[in-house]
Amino acid sequence: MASTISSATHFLSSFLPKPPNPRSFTRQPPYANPNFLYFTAPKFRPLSATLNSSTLTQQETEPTETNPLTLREICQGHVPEHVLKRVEEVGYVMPTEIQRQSLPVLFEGRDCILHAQTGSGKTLAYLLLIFSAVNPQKSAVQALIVVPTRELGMQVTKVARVLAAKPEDGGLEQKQFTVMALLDGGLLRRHKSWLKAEPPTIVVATIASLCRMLDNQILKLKNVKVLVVDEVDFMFNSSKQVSSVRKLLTSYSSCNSRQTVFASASIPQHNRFVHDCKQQKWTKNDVVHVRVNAVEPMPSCLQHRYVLCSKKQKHQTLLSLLQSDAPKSGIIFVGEQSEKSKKAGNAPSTTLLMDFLKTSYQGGLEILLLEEDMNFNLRASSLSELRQGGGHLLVSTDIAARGVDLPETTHIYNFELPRNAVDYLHRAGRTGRKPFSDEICYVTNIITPQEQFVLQRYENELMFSCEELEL
Ligand SMILES: Nc1ncnc2c1ncn2[C@@H]1O[C@H](COP(=O)(O)OP(=O)(O)OP(=O)(O)O)[C@@H](O)[C@H]1O
Repeated sequence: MASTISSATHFLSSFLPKPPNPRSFTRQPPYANPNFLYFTAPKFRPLSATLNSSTLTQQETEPTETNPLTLREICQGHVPEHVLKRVEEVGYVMPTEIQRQSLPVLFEGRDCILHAQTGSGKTLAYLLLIFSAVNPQKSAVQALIVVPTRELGMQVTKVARVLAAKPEDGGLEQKQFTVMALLDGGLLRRHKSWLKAEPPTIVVATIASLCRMLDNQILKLKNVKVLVVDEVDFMFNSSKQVSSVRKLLTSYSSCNSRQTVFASASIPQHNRFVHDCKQQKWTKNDVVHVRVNAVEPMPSCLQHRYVLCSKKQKHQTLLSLLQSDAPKSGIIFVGEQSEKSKKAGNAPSTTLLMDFLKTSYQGGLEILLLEEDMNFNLRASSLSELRQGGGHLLVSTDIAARGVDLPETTHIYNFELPRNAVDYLHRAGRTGRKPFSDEICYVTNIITPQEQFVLQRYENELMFSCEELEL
């Protein structure tokens, strides 16, 4: 690979976080170390830096004019006709920027890191690659998509099945792509018999359920051609999941026998991550970091605001906001209950907030709850109600912050601030999820004066500005 670094980029790249000197690694490279704090956004960002070097290929450009090629034209010859018909029936005609930039590279068979804003269509990008690479006539698991939560897994499975379904004009004679959801809380017994009888083409899995099937030799990866890890930074930062993810990438299968795709809207210290991908053999050495909108980590259609109040006034402040905003549909985020609060026998913020809204909120939206402590069936019914369309107010912890796609959401309320800037980015990204739409969507933070400096830190790290809202 020609190593050409333009002088301007060379100057700017001196502000980028440097990939660490491999010799400086302790036992574990930083990225794989869940305790390693590395979201330290550089002070300067390259206006548009394209680094081509023998060790790093990074496409980092600002979005250009929408390429006149349609999705069909980009995918022609790669994706089966019946899937292309379904893509158009669903309404996907023009590619989003990440799809436009990544699909040609993905169809070449290159390992890719899809790094683009929330709501930018990364899911469709990797699903189109999968449909181009697997053979439904072959009775074997050929593609694996790993996700961090059951909710995201159900969503990706649904999109895959919609695209794999028979087109409305029929004409699908050959065997169809089959998609299995292997998710926490599922009945693995049923999956076991399915895998034995008629292995699905595509498996969408949470890492714990997947590893159980792999450890028991019920699922084998020898025919897997494409391995996708969605919300990849979250998986590597989760102390519960990182070792299983590393084992999946290096022991259960090898980067040389598959095409590896990572996706996320946030890849902190991305140069270090790309370096670790190669050094740790999570991907091949010629992995391509396809990055769109490097300068704007969040969609420009988001309008960020904050309201100052005391802790005691937060409920009433939220109620006033709901009355004045009259959101079409909204998500109210609260923090997870701390162990200390649980031990003290306190009710979690979600319960207190649900009780308050049920007695005080007079608007027309139905109020739903989503949090880890709920059983899987209750979680699933909350999400399926949300997907019925119409307006809702969802009270949720960060379980709904990663990847969940509810395009009707117009307002996000941080009743309690997220723990860090990455979580802020993903919570905010639950709105503004209609590509090509210019509808303004709102992210409102209800904070005490003592929390103002935290919000300012997030503004600096994510380069956005937050206007004070006087109620
Ligand atoms: N080419 C397209 N044209 C129109 N809409 C699209 C297109 N591709 C995806 N979408 C829609 O955009 C929305 C966001 O897509 P998706 O959930 O894949 O985003 P994402 O990049 O994975 O977001 P996140 O980072 O939050 O997971 C979805 O509602 C999807 O249906």
